[in-house]
Amino acid sequence: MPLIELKSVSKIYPLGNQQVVAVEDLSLQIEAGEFTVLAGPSGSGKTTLLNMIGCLDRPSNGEVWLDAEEVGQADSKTLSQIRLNKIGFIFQSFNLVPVLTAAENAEFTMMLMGIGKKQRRQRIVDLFAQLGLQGLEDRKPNDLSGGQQQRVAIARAMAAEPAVVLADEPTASLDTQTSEELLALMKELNREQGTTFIFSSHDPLVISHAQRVVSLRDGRLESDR
Ligand SMILES: Nc1ncnc2c1ncn2[C@@H]1O[C@H](COP(=O)(O)OP(=O)(O)OP(=O)(O)O)[C@@H](O)[C@H]1O
Repeated sequence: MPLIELKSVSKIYPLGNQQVVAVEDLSLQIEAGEFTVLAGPSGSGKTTLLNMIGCLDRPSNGEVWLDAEEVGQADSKTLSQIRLNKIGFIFQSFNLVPVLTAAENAEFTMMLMGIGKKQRRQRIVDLFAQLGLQGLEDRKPNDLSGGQQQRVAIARAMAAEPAVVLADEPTASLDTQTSEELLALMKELNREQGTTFIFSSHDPLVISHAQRVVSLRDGRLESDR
């Protein structure tokens, strides 16, 4: 059974007295361990799709299966539990908490999950070493570069060993070299820890790193290779 399966999923947003079809009758399967990019022009439905996979939004029609559970019609409380326990998020604008240190930011999800301090610290030591963040544990986000902030965000997303990490345009705020380094790191984590990654991007650099490219156009699947 795939880790993620969308069955004939549509998402329709009301807009005034009209309706915007953001995703239309889309079916997709993603296996555990994949490194997949959702590509497509602006407005093609990438964010909408990621939000449904990430249990941030529900489909208007169809089914969303995550880890053998149908999550498309789950209530808000159930969805927030699934997000906490199964999904790591990486955002374009990093979204770190400015008053917390790098290590505290990275530990945040594990704290919410009730993982003990000793175990949290060990996980952060390991992840910071792997992400080249040693020595930056006590820095606040404002005292880190964009690339360093995004690496802290990767540590936060991966710390609790989620089933899948979702990243909406993760390199859009970074220069080419930093983006390249970050993608190489994520690929390494994907290889070594088996974490499933799904990105959205229209950046050819990001797309070139993907094992699988799912292209969307007007809310529909255009190609899958
Ligand atoms: N909350 C909303 N209300 C109304 N329409 C929306 C809403 N969110 C998205 N849309 C519309 O749905 C379509 C798909 O948007 P979406 O943000 O998923 O595309 P995208 O591929 O992620 O684009 P971008 O690369 O610009 O982020 C667009 O036409 C958008 O205007």
